[in-house]
Amino acid sequence: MALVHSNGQLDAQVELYQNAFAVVKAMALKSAMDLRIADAIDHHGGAATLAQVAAELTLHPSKISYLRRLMRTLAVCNVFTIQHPAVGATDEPVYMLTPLSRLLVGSSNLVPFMSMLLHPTIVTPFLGIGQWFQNELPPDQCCVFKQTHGESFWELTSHDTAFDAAFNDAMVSDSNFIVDIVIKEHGDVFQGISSLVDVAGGLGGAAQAISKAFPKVKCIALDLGHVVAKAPSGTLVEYVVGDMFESVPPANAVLLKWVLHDWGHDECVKILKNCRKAIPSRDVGGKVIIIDIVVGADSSDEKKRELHALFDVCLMFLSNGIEREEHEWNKLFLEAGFSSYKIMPVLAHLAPNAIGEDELVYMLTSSSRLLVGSSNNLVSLTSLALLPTMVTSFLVIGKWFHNDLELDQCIFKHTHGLSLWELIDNEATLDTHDHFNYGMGISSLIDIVGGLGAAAQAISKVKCRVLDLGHVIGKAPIGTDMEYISGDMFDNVLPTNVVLLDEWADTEECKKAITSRDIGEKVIIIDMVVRAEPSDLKHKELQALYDMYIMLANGTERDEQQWNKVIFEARFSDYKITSVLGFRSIIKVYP
Ligand SMILES: C[S@@+](CC[C@H](N)C(=O)[O-])C[C@H]1O[C@@H](n2cnc3c(N)ncnc32)[C@H](O)[C@@H]1O
Repeated sequence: MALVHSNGQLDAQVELYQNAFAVVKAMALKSAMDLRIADAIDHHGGAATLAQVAAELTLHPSKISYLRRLMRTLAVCNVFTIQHPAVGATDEPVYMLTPLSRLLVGSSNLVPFMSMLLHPTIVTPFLGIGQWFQNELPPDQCCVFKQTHGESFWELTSHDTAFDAAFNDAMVSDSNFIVDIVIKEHGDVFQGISSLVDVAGGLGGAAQAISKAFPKVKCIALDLGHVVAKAPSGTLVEYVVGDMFESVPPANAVLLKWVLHDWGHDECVKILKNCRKAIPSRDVGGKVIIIDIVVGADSSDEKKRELHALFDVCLMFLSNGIEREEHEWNKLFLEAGFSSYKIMPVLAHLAPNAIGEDELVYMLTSSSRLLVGSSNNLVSLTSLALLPTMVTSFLVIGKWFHNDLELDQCIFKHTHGLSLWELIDNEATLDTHDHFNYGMGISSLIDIVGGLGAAAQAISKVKCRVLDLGHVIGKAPIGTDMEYISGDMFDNVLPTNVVLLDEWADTEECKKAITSRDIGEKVIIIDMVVRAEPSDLKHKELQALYDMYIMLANGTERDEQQWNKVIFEARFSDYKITSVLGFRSIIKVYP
């Protein structure tokens, strides 16, 4: 019974970590785009060895082993696939493009759009969400983006030329991709139109694609002055400076692609009213074409459901925008004076969902249950993965790969000028310090509920000493049976029967602390043993993501071969691995 309970908890913990490490997944993708790994593989005909990728990327040779680890993470996340050589063959593994990474190569690739989603200006506001929720919403309904940057998204794009260029290019890449599909699958929507105005059309990516496919349609792109000033010349599209809240130039049809989701209800009604004034009646072909998300559409597709929710929350934090369900769209259209509408399932299928918010009941899942309770909850440990100090390090990985490792050591030091341990030791960074130490302490939950109840009881009867650096021991709780010793594991580990090594630790000095297997002396390591092909995909993903995370501080997750090397080099005689802790294992090491 106890085992069933703990297995459930360990599975829930894997799921919890997977959610926290979604940020690592996103940052691995960002690194692949910054380094242009997909292009490097594409140049080799869609399949390349690590050496070929590295040569193509002109990485510093000291970073090659890190590239291998990044590639493993990307393969687990389905960005690339790895083709391993046949057993016994001496060939190198080959990395290949997947349907996903094929979208990152070629002339109309999605790199500008994906890079915008992971741009530091977009990512950093997410780190302040908790604080934003606690404060009163200011009268100007300032969103998290404005709280972080001191100005709204559109205010920032109006003067930050580099960010504005990145944003406009991102929108063009999305338009090239999706409007092409709209034209192929629903081209009839543009039939019979003689003129079209792409309202808030940016650099006119959509208008250009439409005018190419339908040369008889006169296409106009309307946007703010600073955007139109950068519009390309020599196209069939006419660019017009204007404000959609004031007026929209007359045309047969109006296109609103990914515009209305940026605005609240009243603003959308205003924009739609101006669009309505710009078009003729329905009898002569007047219409507004909206390309946007309908939340709840195809709710049986879990991936789309998740993506709709993520887009909505992203807009909420970035621009006070909203992704709408069909009934919300309906309300907008009626208030703006339109007579009817039709939804075409290009990006999502229609599935009306009219449940009011107050009827929904939110419940804990097995993984969120690990975040509640006064003791032994995993909040600190999970927060550790998402600490701003960690996330900001990920934002510079692309650049780090090109430098000499000797010069800036690990990614963390490259970003913060201090190693993780030096930063934790720094009194000024209490947040990191507390999360780290409290989070590490709480990992003992696993020992207690992990089917090892008897062992945990035994531990409480055993004389236990804790060795750590002075600044950590300085914060140790008082009134426990534990003896806390300040020391450096690289200098000396005190003689004892059993040494318990949790994550982040090393084995060197431990051998000296214990001497004889006959009297039960051993080192117990609680850590990850990376398995080449774990049967469970979730474990496989988590192992790779954890390895990438720990790479920030120059750590590494080891497979059994690497553990074997460390253990025998420290002159232990034997070891035994027991995989009982979800994604982690117990390794008993004997003198
Ligand atoms: C999310 S982008 C969409 C661009 C384009 N429709 C697309 O999908 O590629 C929103 C656009 O709205 C424009 N915009 C913001 N406020 C505007 C206004 N008051 N009048 C006209 N355009 C505006 C921005 O400059 C930006 O180009």
